[in-house]
Amino acid sequence: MKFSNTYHQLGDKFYQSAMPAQVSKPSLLFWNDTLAEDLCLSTSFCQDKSELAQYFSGNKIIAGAEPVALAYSGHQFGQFNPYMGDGRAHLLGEVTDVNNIQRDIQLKGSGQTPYSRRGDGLCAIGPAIREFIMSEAMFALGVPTSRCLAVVATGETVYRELPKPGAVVTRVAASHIRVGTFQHFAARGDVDSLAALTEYTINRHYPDIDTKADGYILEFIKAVCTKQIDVVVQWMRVGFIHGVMNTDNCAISGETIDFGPCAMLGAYHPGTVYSSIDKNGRYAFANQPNIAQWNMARFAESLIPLIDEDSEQAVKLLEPIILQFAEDFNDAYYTMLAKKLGVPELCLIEKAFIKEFLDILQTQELDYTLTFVQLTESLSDSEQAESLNATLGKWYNKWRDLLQKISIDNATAQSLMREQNPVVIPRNHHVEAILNECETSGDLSSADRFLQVLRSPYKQQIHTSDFQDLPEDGDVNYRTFCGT
Ligand SMILES: Nc1ncnc2c1ncn2[C@@H]1O[C@H](COP(=O)(O)OP(=O)(O)OP(=O)(O)O)[C@@H](O)[C@H]1O
Ligand SMILES: [Mg+2]
Repeated sequence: MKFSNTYHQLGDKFYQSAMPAQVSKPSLLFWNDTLAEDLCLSTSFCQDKSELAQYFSGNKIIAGAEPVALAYSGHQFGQFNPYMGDGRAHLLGEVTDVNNIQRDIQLKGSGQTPYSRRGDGLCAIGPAIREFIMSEAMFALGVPTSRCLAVVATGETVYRELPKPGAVVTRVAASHIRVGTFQHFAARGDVDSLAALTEYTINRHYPDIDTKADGYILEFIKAVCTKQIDVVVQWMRVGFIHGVMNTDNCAISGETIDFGPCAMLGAYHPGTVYSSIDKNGRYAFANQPNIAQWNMARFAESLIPLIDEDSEQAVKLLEPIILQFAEDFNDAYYTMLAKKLGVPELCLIEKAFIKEFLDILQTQELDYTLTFVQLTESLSDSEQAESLNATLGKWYNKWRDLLQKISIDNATAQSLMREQNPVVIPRNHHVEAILNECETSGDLSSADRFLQVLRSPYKQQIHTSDFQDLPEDGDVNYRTFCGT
């Protein structure tokens, strides 16, 4: 592993040096072979499992890595917290991947740092494996996401409500620069650091922006908004509920980051919330676009000192960008739904007709994923068509008529729909059952089978049907926890 560590060059206001904690009995539970290949890790490096366990528990530091905990702030459930930072994570550095892109390698659950406050710096095995499984699933679904290279059990006990086995998860991300990283420097009035961070971030993630041109900060904000729209639209496509869209969990790269309390939508309801602490539904399924826009407003705000000395003038320039977010989101969102319905372009279908479909799903409490799969299959399966005709009523025939009217033949619509509509998602009850099994019996074979299925979510494979069933209780009592 060859580290470059460019973030370190920003200076010590951006991080604090911190060494991962030593652990007693590291053992490698999960290793991501394909990601290891993408990171150009040599076969000899990847071969020795016990050595990998040493490295990816933090017991041994790979040559060239310089562990640091990153500084950031953030709005948590709308309240600004200036004192955050990696309280249980160590960035080892960056490596260059097969596409010549720098990717951060970070240990999470690797012990206390100067930002830990009262936290123990640790991670229990369940949340570590959840992060591995969910991020792999999201990657395979085609959603921009951070990924996991390894999960190592530490042999230590982590004290939560009950004692749990501890683990360290290795996260690989385009970077760990968050909206909260910008807020950190804005809150301290440190304009020089803000400018340095902006330049670094543009070079790393938005190299097409000309930092010599007038108005480049506005271009930067627009580009970050575009990526946010893309990632949240993709979440909505597959029914992902992030659960904790605080500004410190919003990556400037546009990747999904922090899988703590995430969950998947079952029966369609826009207000679906599973996180135990999200009492007001701030991060409910269909509120995600509003929150993404709110987060982008906080991001834009943090850049005011770089836009104009006159902050009122800066706000005037920012307002239209943030307003435009809502409009652009709406178009991208309905375009995505049109495709899920086999219609390649938004101009060929009325938004109201799409909305009508979602309303039917909601009133009839139909499963989001399954209904799209049934629609897809109904184009070549008359029994399925009849059954949907019965459940969806007139809407179903109107949809079939629409496809005809716009001259999209069934095969074309079906192949578009098969690309957009996964046949399997990491359903909450399966994720929980698997995590429970890994934690209690230590048997990882079901998790491996689950991962194998989730890695081809658009294809019906031998074991896919084991994971397609809906939860018996409709997930009504399902709760997730801010995953420590
Ligand atoms: N057990 C812990 N010990 C110390 N700090 C913690 C612990 N759990 C969470 N934190 C810190 O609390 C803040 C909010 O936690 P949150 O759950 O959003 O993040 P996380 O899951 O730890 O990490 P990330 O956002 O990097 O995925 C973060 O600054 C995090 O580092
Ligand atoms: Mg977080």
